Amino acid sequence: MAVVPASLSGQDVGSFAYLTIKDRIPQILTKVIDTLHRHKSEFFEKHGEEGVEAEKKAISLLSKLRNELQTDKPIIPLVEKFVDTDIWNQYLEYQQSLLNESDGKSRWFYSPWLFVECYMYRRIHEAIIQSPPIDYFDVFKESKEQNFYESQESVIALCTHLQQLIKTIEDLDENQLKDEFFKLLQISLWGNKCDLSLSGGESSSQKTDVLNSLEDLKPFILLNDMEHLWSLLSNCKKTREKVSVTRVYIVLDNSGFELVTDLILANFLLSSELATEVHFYGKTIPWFVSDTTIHDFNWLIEQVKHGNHKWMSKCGADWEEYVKMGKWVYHDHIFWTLPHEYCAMPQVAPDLYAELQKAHLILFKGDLNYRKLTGDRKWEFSVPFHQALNGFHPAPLCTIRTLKAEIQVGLKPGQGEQLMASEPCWWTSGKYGIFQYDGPL
Ligand SMILES: O=P(O)(O)OC[C@H]1O[C@](O)(CO)[C@@H](O)[C@@H]1O
Ligand SMILES: [Mn+2]
Repeated sequence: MAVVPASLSGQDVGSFAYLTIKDRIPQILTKVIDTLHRHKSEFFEKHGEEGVEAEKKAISLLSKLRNELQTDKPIIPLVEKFVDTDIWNQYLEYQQSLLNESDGKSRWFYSPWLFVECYMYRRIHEAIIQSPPIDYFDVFKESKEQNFYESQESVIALCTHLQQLIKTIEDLDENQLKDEFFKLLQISLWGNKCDLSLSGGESSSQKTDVLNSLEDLKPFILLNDMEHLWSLLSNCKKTREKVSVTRVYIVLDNSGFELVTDLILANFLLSSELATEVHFYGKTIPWFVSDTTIHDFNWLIEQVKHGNHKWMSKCGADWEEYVKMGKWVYHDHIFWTLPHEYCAMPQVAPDLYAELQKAHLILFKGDLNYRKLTGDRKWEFSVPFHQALNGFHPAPLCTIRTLKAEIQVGLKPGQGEQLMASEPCWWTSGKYGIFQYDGPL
């Protein structure tokens, strides 16, 4: 196996990983506990005393988790029986086997950041499923919904833009169609600024007019492989008679405003015939605060459909129709909420890898997907993306991500160092974005 660099970890005092484990994660846990408290009367109304007891149990499990984290206790196995419990516990053992110092126990600050951060969200889920009858409760639902409501104006602007565009789409020449494609790709990129995990669960909605900001934001796109996406999909369209279908897969990230931007893009892909099917991959359990589950996906389409605006509701109705007709297909798979880097997918989830191989193009949205694609490792800035993928090449793929973790590959020699000198937070603030492609050119 190729030599890969060490993982990012909370061991590096002062690093973004360290600060996330030390400050942001406990803050998120405190918010989760508070959310449960605030729903106490709702649990009582629904389930009587049993609901209140369940709320107390979940809170005590979560308080214990917060204490383990803050005192850097060993990472303990999961106890309840869920579909992925065994895989998680095997992974815990594997992480322990990598340790050669101390007492051989994985700890929060001494283990790979990707592993412990995923583990934290999995433990939140464990606390909830151990507390029936409130074991259905999504502790992040409220904030995801709030993010959507607060972005209303931008949602209306995007839906109106899309519907006007569709009206004249057949009159557009190649270059005009390409320009429109690029615009919607960029909107989907900047939609990724709105995740709720970076802001510690605080509101991070879209309030400015993103459509009119695209030109101003262009200098912040560090890597721009949009042309490759256009060549690939427009070629598929031209040769369609032979191939008959073009499948674009979108590995989703956040619900709320970001999901709207992804659905607008997916709608455009169908309307422009750049794709004939769009497949979406979401999370099976609440994840990294704002990530999309099937409930969020359905809820959002329903909200858009019932939106108080002509073009917004038209979008929602069309989206519902695409789902019914199978032009849009939503999938979930436990692999997306495991701690593994994506190069492990062929071994850990061969069925999913085989599915991804059917794509003509896979779009990976967001920062966490980038971390998993590159293994969340300390790669040099100029290492080629293909190399950092470490053998993960199911189909042509592109990552669409704003930078929120200390990892970036594929830069020009000296580019990363220069940014580092002028703007130390360049790779964690969400201010910069990338379209990074891997596949045949
Ligand atoms: O929603 P995204 O873009 O995957 O971002 C998730 C965020 O969570 C983090 O892991 C921090 O907690 C960062 O990597 C990133 O800011
Ligand atoms: Mn996310």
